[in-house]
Amino acid sequence: MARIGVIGSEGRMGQALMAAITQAGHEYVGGVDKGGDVTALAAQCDALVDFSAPAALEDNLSAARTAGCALVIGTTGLEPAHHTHIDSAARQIAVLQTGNTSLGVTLLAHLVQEAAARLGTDWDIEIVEMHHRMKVDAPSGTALLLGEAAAKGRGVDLDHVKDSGRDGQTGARETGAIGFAALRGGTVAGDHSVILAGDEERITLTHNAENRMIFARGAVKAVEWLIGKNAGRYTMNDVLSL
Ligand SMILES: NC(=O)C1=CN([C@@H]2O[C@H](COP(=O)(O)OP(=O)(O)OC[C@H]3O[C@@H](n4cnc5c(N)ncnc54)[C@H](OP(=O)(O)O)[C@@H]3O)[C@@H](O)[C@H]2O)C=CC1
Ligand SMILES: O=C(O)C1=N[C@H](C(=O)O)C[C@H](O)C1
Repeated sequence: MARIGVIGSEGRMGQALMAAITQAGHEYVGGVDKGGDVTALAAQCDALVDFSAPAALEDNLSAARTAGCALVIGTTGLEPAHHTHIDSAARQIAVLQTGNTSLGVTLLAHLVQEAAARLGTDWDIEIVEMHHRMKVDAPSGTALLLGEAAAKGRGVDLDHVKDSGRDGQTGARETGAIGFAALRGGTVAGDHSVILAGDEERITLTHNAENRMIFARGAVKAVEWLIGKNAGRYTMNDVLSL
């Protein structure tokens, strides 16, 4: 049984996590939200799980470091500076960061990498996602994760080929671009499709999240895997041995 604390505990994911932690037989130590004392929470935990906001990340890393506890980061909308902070903390503690904790998306990313590696740049790659009306970041962390997987399969840097938010006189599509489109509405928990569009044929790889408990259960699996690991930065691929 692990002692687990949740950052962003009053939020949609925080509530799902509370249920998933207790269902899996672990101790839900407590939670913090904006203005809460994450250092005091970390001191009582084996692991913290962060589904809050990018602005909270530095404090969360610092609290986990001070307490020497493991940290799973599911918060999306992270900028390059956040990743630098994660890399730095991962020299002292075990940190797992991912845009999607579901096992299905983790496997999907693997399939996308494989497809992108085998099909040339005459197959255009487009990533379409839809989320609930309250989501604040775009493209989603998952769309970016899938884009990274496609770019890795092609042996290129996503930053060099990313084409996000087309509007107006865009000109023709660049060969090798990886395109993103984000839809928002209703209560959609998270739909992602990676479309590989060739000449006169198309492959679509899709994941539909029917309920955010899939992310919560995946995050608990990540915690179970992470506790006791050496300091370092890990992903869901490590959890699934992919
Ligand atoms: N990796 C994954 O698998 C998944 C990732 N996510 C990501 O998780 C994050 C949260 O999503 P969701 O639960 O839907 O969002 P919500 O807005 O429902 O919840 C966010 C929670 O975080 C709290 N919060 C905001 N700022 C801080 C802060 N500085 N310190 C501590 N807590 C803070 C909020 O508190 P308050 O209301 O007081 O501001 C709120 O309780 C998003 O980035 C989302 O994209 C979501 C699902 C799956
Ligand atoms: O905000 C959400 O809800 C979700 N966020 C993650 C993302 O940005 O990809 C994961 C999931 O799709 C739900």
